[in-house]
Amino acid sequence: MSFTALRAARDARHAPQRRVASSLSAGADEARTAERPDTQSAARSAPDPEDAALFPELSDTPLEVRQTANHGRGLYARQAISPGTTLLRTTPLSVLSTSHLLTHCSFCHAETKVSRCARCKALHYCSSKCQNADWSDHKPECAALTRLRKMWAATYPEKARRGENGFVPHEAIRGLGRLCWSRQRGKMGWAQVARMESHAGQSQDLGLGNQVNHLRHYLGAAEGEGDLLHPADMASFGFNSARELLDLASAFAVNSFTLSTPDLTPIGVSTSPLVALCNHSCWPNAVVVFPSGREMCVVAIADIAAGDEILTAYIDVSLPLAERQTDLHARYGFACDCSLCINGEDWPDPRWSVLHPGCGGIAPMPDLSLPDDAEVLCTCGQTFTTPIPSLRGLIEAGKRLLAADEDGELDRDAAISQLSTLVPALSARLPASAHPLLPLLRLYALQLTPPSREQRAFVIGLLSQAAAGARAAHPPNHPNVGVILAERAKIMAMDSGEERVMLDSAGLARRRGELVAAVSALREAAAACEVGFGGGEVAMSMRGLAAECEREVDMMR
Ligand SMILES: C[S@@+](CC[C@H](N)C(=O)[O-])C[C@H]1O[C@@H](n2cnc3c(N)ncnc32)[C@H](O)[C@@H]1O
Repeated sequence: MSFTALRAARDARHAPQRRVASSLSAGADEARTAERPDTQSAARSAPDPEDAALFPELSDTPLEVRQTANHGRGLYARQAISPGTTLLRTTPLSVLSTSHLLTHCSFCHAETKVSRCARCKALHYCSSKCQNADWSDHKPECAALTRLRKMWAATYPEKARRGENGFVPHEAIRGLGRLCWSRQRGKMGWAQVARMESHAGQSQDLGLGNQVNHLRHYLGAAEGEGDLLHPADMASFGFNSARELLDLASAFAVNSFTLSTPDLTPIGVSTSPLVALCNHSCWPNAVVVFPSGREMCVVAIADIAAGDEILTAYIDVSLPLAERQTDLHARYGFACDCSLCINGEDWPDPRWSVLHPGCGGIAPMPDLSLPDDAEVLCTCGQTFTTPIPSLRGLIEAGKRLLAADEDGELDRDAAISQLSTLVPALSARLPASAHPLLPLLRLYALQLTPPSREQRAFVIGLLSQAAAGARAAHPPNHPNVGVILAERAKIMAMDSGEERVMLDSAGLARRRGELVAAVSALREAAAACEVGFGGGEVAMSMRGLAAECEREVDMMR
């Protein structure tokens, strides 16, 4: 799980120890040394019959649950598995983030023309078929949202008239609400949910306490209450105390995933007790993706031997060590000891290193808190000077821009103007794989998309640089690389807007050359996505576009 972007959950601060949620049970990169992703196969124990009974769906897969040496339960391969194999498929409980509720169908998650639910005016659907399919899950939620909307509209009549949705609770609260209502209806396999790991009680966590109060308010609204859900009513959900809700909120944060589109755009949050059995590595052998919409899949991205543990990444693995550790500790309460993390920061980690302009090699990032320039040692054996204060300023400015983008606060024109100086300046100092240059390259390209004829080559160049950087910062076959290759290939295939009949023979030859290059880029992207996603929509659309471009080339003969 990249497990990204649950702001409320990310804000939650957990202590480093773990415990199992007993109270819920009431109810190659070139520079890298490791050759294969982490496996931890030596640590496994025998399969647990109780867990096997809890997850009967595993019997149709090459996987089984075992206790790990020190990471709780984990999923293990029962046979050898090759990259691109889909190990698990499941339809999880998913909710869209509030900013995507107006643009995406709340059932199939497609970004398309949608109509709002006439009652709550919060959720939108692309068809009555999707709305009907979602109704049993939406019904209690609809009652809660309708009540919250009316209360909100009484205070903010102007905003309500403008159709704003400020009354809609955060996606984590809506996800928890759906879990509770589904338990109330006896629909959910609660035994699986009850076994999900919780970290509640390990620290004075105000974030979790606030979440529980929001949840009680939300559940209460569906019952027609204007205030917190009364303790007596909590029993109808199977909860005997607010503490049990706290455990559930923690378990949801620890065991949820970023819901993403088939091209990895984050759009919400999902939870699946089955997929959540996977433990974490920053150098994973599998990924969690949504290749075709609602279905969540775990896909192998490496050769996995029988007996190996299936490890996915809970965070963005292209982040430098310190940021990965901070994210993992804040959200999941553990210090990662995977092969990438134990390498430390001394080796020239492509995610956090400086570029040697002399030879194109890299050196470990110097301490950016130093007041003056520093000498660093390149992989080529030479030392060179890095201008610390100016590099620090550039990196900080880049991170601020990325944070503004994540918060949806980016002004496109201002961003393009800033990126036009920041990206070249950082490119002169950092390899494309380094943070924050890698995400900035992509951000810059996306801000310029669709590019004008004049910008086309420049944007293709940015994405080529980003693809090379992403390859160095991710394990082989990672879908992030496939998605960047797909973005680049689509621009290469884009119609130049020129009328073919108007082109002279040199123009025709140039257009033909562009299309031939596009076909090979589309094929490369399709192959990368077929492995990284185990198939899916992006791979299919790349194949389709490649066929179209080939037909156009044929017509130009
Ligand atoms: C989604 S659960 C994974 C399944 C969990 N092991 C179980 O028994 O249910 C996430 C939790 O597992 C533990 N965990 C996962 N990967 C780990 C790792 N690499 N190192 C230490 N703990 C890990 C942490 O406690 C984390 O909060």
